[in-house]
Amino acid sequence: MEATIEINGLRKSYGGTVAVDGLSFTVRPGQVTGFVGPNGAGKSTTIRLLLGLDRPDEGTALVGGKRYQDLRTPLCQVGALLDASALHPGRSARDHLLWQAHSNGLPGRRVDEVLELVGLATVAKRAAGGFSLGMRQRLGIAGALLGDPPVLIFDEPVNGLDPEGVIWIRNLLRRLGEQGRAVLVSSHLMGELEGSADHLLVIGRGRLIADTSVRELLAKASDGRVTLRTGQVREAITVLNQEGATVAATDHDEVTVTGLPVAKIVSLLTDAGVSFSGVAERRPTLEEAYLELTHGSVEFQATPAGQGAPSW
Ligand SMILES: Nc1ncnc2c1ncn2[C@@H]1O[C@H](COP(=O)(O)OP(=O)(O)OP(=O)(O)O)[C@@H](O)[C@H]1O
Repeated sequence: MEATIEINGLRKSYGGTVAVDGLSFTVRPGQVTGFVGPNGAGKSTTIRLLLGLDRPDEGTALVGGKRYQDLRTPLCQVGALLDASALHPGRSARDHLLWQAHSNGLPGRRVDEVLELVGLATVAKRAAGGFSLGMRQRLGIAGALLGDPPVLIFDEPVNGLDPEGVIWIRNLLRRLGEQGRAVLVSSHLMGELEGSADHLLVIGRGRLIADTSVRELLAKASDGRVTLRTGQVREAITVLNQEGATVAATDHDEVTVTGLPVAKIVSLLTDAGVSFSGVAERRPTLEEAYLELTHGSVEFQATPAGQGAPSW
């Protein structure tokens, strides 16, 4: 099966609320695609429509060229983590997965494989109701991986996890992308996707705001800016200004320089006898890069009534 997700002209309203407003995008195989937007932007609705849990008013949401409802063995074609708490509390982790495996015609040994894969093998016989949030997330992910599907969808997988859990998920997502799968991962926090997403789809108020590779976004935002650490801020500004650079003080011993490459800055300061302890091309965080991209965008700044400000 083709490992893609294709959303075309998707629209869904609930009463007077437009949750998804004419959304179109493609999620490609071999990479992790972040699906980002503030609370209420329409991410979960899009995912529910994709998984056939709700019907679109207009448009299509296809996995591998088919509607979810038309997939013959859905678990083997698309795995999803939606709500990690949706499990029978008295049932063991292994039984929880066995039930899913059997209902999809998958062998019991696959359950042991995925339990091993997510690091739950040693607690497989414990009741899932006593699991921490992190363990429940792992169990949910094990369920998504059961059918070894080429397409994976994770809705807010990092929500509420401790730093160790966040790193674990980040590495797992990267590995799944490297294996050639199409991985769609939603988050309302841009920073959560740092280090895992290769591509970004940004939505606000049910509409697509940006569809960009992370590399392009970071390269654009970096813009050749250089961070310079020096105990002689004033002298450094004078020297660099004379060469046409724009210099802005960002701390008592730090400035950001635009318009000159690192090597030129080093030679100018050295010639002028200005001491410095560090000079490096500035690497923006994903969050900074995104804020730059959307700066001044009315669509981004406007938040749905009662939703508060976007969380990044
Ligand atoms: N079943 C529903 N009934 C009524 N309104 C709904 C329903 N599902 C979603 N909505 C509304 O649609 C909009 C989009 O919600 P959705 O949950 O898709 O956003 P989200 O981007 O996933 O947000 P979050 O980050 O908070 O999960 C919101 O205004 C929400 O209140």
